[in-house]
Amino acid sequence: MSSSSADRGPVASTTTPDDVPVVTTALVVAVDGPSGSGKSSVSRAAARALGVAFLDTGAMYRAVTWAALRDGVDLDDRTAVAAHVRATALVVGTDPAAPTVAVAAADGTETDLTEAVRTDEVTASVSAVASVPAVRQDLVLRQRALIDSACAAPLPGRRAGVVAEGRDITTVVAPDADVRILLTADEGVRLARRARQDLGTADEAAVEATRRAVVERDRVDSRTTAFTTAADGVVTVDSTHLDFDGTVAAVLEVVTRAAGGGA
Ligand SMILES: Nc1ncnc2c1ncn2[C@@H]1O[C@H](COP(=O)(O)OP(=O)(O)OP(=O)(O)O)[C@@H](O)[C@H]1O
Ligand SMILES: Nc1ccn([C@H]2C[C@H](O)[C@@H](COP(=O)(O)O)O2)c(=O)n1
Repeated sequence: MSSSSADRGPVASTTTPDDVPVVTTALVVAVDGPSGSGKSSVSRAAARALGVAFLDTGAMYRAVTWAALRDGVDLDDRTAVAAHVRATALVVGTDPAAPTVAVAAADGTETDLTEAVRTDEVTASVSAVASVPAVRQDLVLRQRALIDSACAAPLPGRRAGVVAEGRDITTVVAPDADVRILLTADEGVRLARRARQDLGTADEAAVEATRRAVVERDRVDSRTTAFTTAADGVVTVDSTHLDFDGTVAAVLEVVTRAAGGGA
């Protein structure tokens, strides 16, 4: 793959009074983890703190799923799904202040899906699409291109680099990333966080209603991607007993250590 740390040269860092690492060359941080572990929100906050791009790869799987549902593709027909995904043009915005995902029509018209990809309908179908090997090959290539682009041509006012998160970033998309993190949290904690986010409460009924969206989806997704145990060289950050800010700080600390050559 082209987005290796060797291609981008060494990463140097110093530490600010806020303990936010200052990166002086391109930095790729890969984050994986199960549903509700905080990958998206924590990675996004870390990207903002580092001044680099943010890539939500789950949003890409969700967007191609949205398009397949819109066009009535039979999700049991893996050949049809792969062909449809191949023909779907995605436009991914990697500014951590406002990450976006859209599909573009042949005439260039874009349909913004940033909110639409979060619906229950898409969530219920995305694992079927993400389990198709040809779909994965396709999206992995697009994700690597986005990572390369964030390193080569950073957004105005930003540093070269990206925090990319998903299920196979540390192992498949960017195994040569400068920093590789598995973000975990106990199942009960993840369920409660997701229930609070989706239903506004973490009482027993809300947690139970959330179980399928979190536990069942992970069970299906783990047939195609390995995101529950850290691969060699991947640092585990367990947020079970950390609040949000504490988890972001823990991730930034791993970046500081790795960028200093100690991870
Ligand atoms: N350490 C933490 N303490 C408390 N809340 C947290 C923590 N980390 C994340 N959260 C909250 O948990 C919820 C789920 O986080 P997030 O959506 O980032 O998870 P995710 O791993 O990306 O999930 P999915 O893969 O299902 O999209 C959010 O409301 C987020 O603000
Ligand atoms: N690198 C990735 C990212 C995501 N997926 C799949 C698995 C999830 O069910 C789905 C949506 O991800 P989320 O937005 O919940 O993080 O996409 C994957 O297979 N590989």
